[in-house]
Amino acid sequence: MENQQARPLVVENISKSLGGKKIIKDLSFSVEAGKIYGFLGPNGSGKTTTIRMIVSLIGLDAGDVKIGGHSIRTEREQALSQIGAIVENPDLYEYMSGRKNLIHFARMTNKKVTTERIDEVIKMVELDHAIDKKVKTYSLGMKQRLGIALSILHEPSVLILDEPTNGLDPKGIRELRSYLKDLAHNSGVAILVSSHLLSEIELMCDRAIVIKEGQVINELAVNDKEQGEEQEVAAVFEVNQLEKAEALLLQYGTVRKEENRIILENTTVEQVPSIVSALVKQEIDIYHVSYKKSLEDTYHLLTEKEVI
Ligand SMILES: Nc1ncnc2c1ncn2[C@@H]1O[C@H](COP(=O)(O)OP(=O)(O)OP(=O)(O)O)[C@@H](O)[C@H]1O
Repeated sequence: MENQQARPLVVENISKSLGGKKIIKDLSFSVEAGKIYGFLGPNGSGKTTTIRMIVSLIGLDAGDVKIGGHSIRTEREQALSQIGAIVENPDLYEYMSGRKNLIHFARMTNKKVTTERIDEVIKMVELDHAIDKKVKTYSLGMKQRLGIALSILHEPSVLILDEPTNGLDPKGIRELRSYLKDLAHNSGVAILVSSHLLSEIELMCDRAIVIKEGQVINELAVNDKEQGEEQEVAAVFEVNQLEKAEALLLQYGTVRKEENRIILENTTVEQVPSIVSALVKQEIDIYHVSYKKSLEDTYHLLTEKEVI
């Protein structure tokens, strides 16, 4: 069994009150190396507040955050040296070139950043062609990429991005997605990306942590096939004999009835053919079977309850 305490980012029972209201409530999760985690929740659920706590922009009322095993409370400097983040818009100097921005930030980090490393990150975010131009001439997507280059200069083991696709066009979003995947899957960086958009998380992430009102309500695999986990889905059956079908489906897991449909939660696509033949054996007519990804289902259940 993997020791979760050894993961590059471990958030342990953190809480925070702001303006007299408890915003984050005993929240815990951890992020594995080499994977992109989506931090998904409706507007106001506490994503930004959590991220601000992780990167030490605001203090913790309770709990701790460990980065590379170092506590943000008691070993702040070591902890922060292993983290890269874009929380608000990156502070770029518009009248300097991209390269000068990188050199400037390289001087400010505690780690020694070589000229080779600067060239390496420029290549990684594909800004070679524009790196000697002034930042004020950059598109938003290019600025975002420069922001990422700045945040990974010191080779952090954890990268945190708060709503990184805000304001990017579809091409910019696609590019960002591919840099982040490369960074996680080929360089082993643990990445946490917050978003209130389900579709974005599905396209970009290996796993998703879903939060609501300052608490984690679910964590699940999105595209994480490596661990041999089969993709979880909810299967939606449209049948003629609802009660009879419900009784049968209950043998396979949690069941929800919705008008003329029965939804079997947390099953896998692989399991459905045998369920269909069991239904047919009971002489139940099946009009339609469809799937919902568990993440979509979880998220819709959550947002249907009017927390957005
Ligand atoms: N300084 C503050 N004082 C009081 N309340 C605050 C403060 N900052 C945030 N909040 C409240 O905390 C809650 C969580 O806000 P937060 O920005 O963390 O949510 P979020 O999930 O990031 O949402 P969004 O997607 O809208 O950014 C909201 O209800 C917000 O109004």
